[in-house]
Amino acid sequence: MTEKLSDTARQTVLEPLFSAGWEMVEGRDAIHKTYKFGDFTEAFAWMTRAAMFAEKWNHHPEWFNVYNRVEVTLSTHDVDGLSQLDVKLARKMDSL
Ligand SMILES: C[C@H](O)[C@H](O)[C@H]1CNC2=NC(N)=NC(=O)C2=N1
Repeated sequence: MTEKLSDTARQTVLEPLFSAGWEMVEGRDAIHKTYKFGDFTEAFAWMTRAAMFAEKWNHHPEWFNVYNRVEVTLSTHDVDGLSQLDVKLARKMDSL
């Protein structure tokens, strides 16, 4: 499952994520999104839920939190780029 996303896969799976606020990171095969919550408690509760899936799937986000804001970057370090695991985690994060 962990292989770099093909060009054709990118065309189908990335577009919905871009529509949902994800964007490519400049100079890197990775995606980024900023989440805003009501306050720190909400932000951290969301991070806790996301962390459970990250751990279950052994696929971990690069993220940064200040108060109600969470900056998330997803990439698959093992393949040095985007894989289906990043898509899966991005979709899950959006649904939590
Ligand atoms: C050893 C361990 O299974 C690997 O380092 C896992 C852990 N979490 C990971 N997370 C991410 N985002 N990319 C990886 O390649 C990755 N690999």
